[in-house]
Amino acid sequence: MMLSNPLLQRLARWCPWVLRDEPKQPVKVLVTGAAGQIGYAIVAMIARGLMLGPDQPVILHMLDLPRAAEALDGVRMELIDAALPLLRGVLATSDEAEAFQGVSVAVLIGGWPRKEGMERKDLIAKNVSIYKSQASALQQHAAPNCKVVLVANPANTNALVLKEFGPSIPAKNITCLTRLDHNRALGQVAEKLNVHVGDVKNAIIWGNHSSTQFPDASHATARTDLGEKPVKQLVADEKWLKEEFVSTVQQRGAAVIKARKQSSSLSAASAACDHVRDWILGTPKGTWVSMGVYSDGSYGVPEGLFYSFPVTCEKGEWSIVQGLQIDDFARSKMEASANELEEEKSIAMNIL
Ligand SMILES: NC(=O)c1ccc[n+]([C@@H]2O[C@H](COP(=O)([O-])OP(=O)(O)OC[C@H]3O[C@@H](n4cnc5c(N)ncnc54)[C@H](O)[C@@H]3O)[C@@H](O)[C@H]2O)c1
Ligand SMILES: O=C(O)C[C@H](O)C(=O)O
Repeated sequence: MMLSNPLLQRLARWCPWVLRDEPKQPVKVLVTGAAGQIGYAIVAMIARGLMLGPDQPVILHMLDLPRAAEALDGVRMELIDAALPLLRGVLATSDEAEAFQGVSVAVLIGGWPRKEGMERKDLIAKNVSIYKSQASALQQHAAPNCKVVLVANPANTNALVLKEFGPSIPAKNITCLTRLDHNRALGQVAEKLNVHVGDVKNAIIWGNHSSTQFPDASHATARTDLGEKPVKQLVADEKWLKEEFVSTVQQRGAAVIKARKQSSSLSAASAACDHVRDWILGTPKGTWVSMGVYSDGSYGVPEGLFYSFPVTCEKGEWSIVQGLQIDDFARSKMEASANELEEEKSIAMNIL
């Protein structure tokens, strides 16, 4: 830990325990669309340490449109009323420059959600222009190494727009959320095997956060009374793994919309916290997670797409897990999702 105060530095040489006592500096976290459903769920999670850790103070920057300013102010009031010890400041604004100023983490949720019967790519026309404008705000005002997670749909293509229109933002700092799909995959396997979800790991979401994503349990494992075993072996039902499991995870967002009449929010907020926490604090040893990241061509995925891969994270950097066996079934699903992303890219670039 770096001690900023010279007196403390000298004292620490003789009394190392003072190191434990210097409080961490607050981190500025931006949440856009903060007056919306996911925004409302996530700000309290962040301010309770679920994103950056239980000892990391935060200053929340909340952005929403001017027409949501009153609702946003209500969220600000509630955060104050919740008397959250880690929360060192709250800014509620509809000014992009002010919202992005000095932030080290940006959770970009602002945009329109889909309604029943729509695909996420139907939101391209409504949402991509938001990210063209926010790319400049991010470049000009955020902290230089700001880590960004795109939640608003179509998440992968919005991330690509941010990259294209924010050329000085390092590609490694832009990601999109497929952790919700990853968590859904773990949940489905846990239900099937009747084990706790915490005992299942290393599912993979390949591709787009859309119905062409490929949820893949072929490398996943689960802990049982007999030790850790491949999920494939424990499920012992290839048809379920290739059909029902895949389509349930692919269609889970739509199923939630059908049931709630609005899209997922608490699970999305929780997944965004998981995503940033693992990115910054690291993935547990032997565990990978799924993140939408800028493709470097791994597994034959075209370079320059934001594509969901299995990744491990250490010291604030993600790396794509290499060397996994890909069979013909997986290859064709992975290609279909990459093709859809190419198509979304060209629609988005035509609009912009
Ligand atoms: N990637 C995922 O896993 C995932 C999961 C759930 C939802 N989503 C997406 O997240 C987005 C938000 O969902 P929600 O349920 O919170 O929607 P919501 O409609 O409840 O909230 C969205 C908020 O964004 C605000 N907004 C719109 N344009 C903005 C802009 N330019 N700047 C700042 N704020 C802006 C709106 O005023 C609104 O308050 C949607 O696009 C949804 O499809 C993604
Ligand atoms: O499905 C949606 O449109 C919302 C979100 O992307 C989800 O996966 O729940």
